Amino acid sequence: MTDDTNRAAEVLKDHRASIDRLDAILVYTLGERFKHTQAVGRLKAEHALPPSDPTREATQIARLTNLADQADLDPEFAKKFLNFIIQEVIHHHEQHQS
Ligand SMILES: C=C(O[C@@H]1C=C(C(=O)O)C=C[C@H]1O)C(=O)O
Repeated sequence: MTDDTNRAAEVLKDHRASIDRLDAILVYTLGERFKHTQAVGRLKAEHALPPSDPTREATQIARLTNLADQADLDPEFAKKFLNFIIQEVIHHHEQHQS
C-alpha cells in the first residue's frame, strides 16, 4: 500500500466512525420520538380522536423543509423521510383504535 492509500484508509475510517455515531443518534432519536407518538396514540384512542391530523402534518412538513434548507439537506428528501415516519405513526394510531 502507498502512503496515499494508507492516508485514504485512515480518512475513510474516521468518516465511518462519525457515521456510526450519527446513526446511533438517529436510532435513539427515533426511539424517543416513537415513545411520544405512542403516548399520543393512546390519548387519541381514549378520547376518540382521529389517528391522523393533516393540519399538524402540513405545519411539520413546512417547518422541516425550512430546517432542511438551513441544514444543507435536500428538502425533498426531508419531506419524504418525515412523511414515511408519519405514515408509520398513523398506522400505530390505527392499531390503538382497533
Ligand atoms: C403524533 C400525532 O399523530 C399523527 C402523526 C404525526 C407525527 O408523527 O408527527 C403528526 C400528526 C398526526 O397525523 C399528532 O397528532 O401529533
